[in-house]
Amino acid sequence: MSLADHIFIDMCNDILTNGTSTEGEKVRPHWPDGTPAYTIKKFGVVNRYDLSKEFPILTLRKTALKSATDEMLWIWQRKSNNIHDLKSHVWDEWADADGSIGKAYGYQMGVKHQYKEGMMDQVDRVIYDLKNNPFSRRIMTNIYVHQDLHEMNLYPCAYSMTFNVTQKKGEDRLTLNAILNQRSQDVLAANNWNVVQYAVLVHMLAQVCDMNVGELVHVIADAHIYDRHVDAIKELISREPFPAPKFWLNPEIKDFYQFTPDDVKLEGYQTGEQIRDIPIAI
Ligand SMILES: Nc1nc(=O)c2c([nH]1)NC[C@@H]1CN(c3ccc(C(=O)N[C@@H](CCC(=O)O)C(=O)O)cc3)CN21
Ligand SMILES: O=c1ccn([C@H]2C[C@H](O)[C@@H](COP(=O)(O)O)O2)c(=O)[nH]1
Repeated sequence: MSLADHIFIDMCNDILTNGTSTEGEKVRPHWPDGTPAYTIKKFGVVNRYDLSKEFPILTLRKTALKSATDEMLWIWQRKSNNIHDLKSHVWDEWADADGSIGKAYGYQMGVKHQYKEGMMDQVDRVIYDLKNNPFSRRIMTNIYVHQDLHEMNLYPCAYSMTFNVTQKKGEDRLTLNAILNQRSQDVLAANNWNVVQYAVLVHMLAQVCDMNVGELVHVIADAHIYDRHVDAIKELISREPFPAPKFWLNPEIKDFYQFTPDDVKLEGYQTGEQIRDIPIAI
């Protein structure tokens, strides 16, 4: 079984067994019919994925690698906040009449800041430091910008990446690790979607900075299973997982801004049946 399946099954069992229910609490999200969307939640879940061993994609059901990569590139590379620049429709409910999700995600990544070396946005700052100052402990992004929260249609969930480079004994190349900080996680709809996105990002940054991939540590403050997802989760984690597929990233690309979703592929991706029409809490 793949390591990602193992971690996912353990996390779901932990939430279902040891989590607390939000039923009766004053909750913001609701189902499209207006009913409050309650959850079973666990505070402070930490999952570690060793990207040098396996690509952390679920085999229990298919995760849409190309759509997930496209959304990550929408934020980190195209730095857009408009759904017209995104191939999937996962953000449609949060966009205004012009397609904007407000000053969230890609908008924040595109904001230039003054540094000693000049004006840069957060993505270029990360790439600059990984290339020029890889052992710095200050390589991180943060898109949870309080002054702009009132202009975001949904507050950022996966809001910060901290990059950390290690020099392993006997290896010429440096190793790139990262921590993804997430304040809120819809386990069925988006846990593996988010893990895959940031695993792809670490692979891409490592390649353009001539490094090996190391660990991705996913820190989740509120890991929850929505009430209408509980049965689907129970069925999903009772399935028999498959071995992890092999991840391929186009080795020709050496500039982060040249990657497209066609530059990522999986070999031997065997999965369980897809769960169709997962309801999404709004
Ligand atoms: N309640 C909630 N859960 C979320 O996961 C979520 C939000 N809201 N709000 C904004 C974004 C949108 N995200 C989403 C929404 C839907 C899917 C989803 O339905 N994924 C499909 C595949 C979609 C495709 O193939 O393009 C899936 O089967 O997982 C994924 C991420 C994550 N976010
Ligand atoms: O990348 C994402 C974006 C959103 N989510 C989920 C997490 C929550 O279920 C909702 C957001 O609701 P809040 O009340 O703002 O926490 O969206 C996700 O898992 N991953």
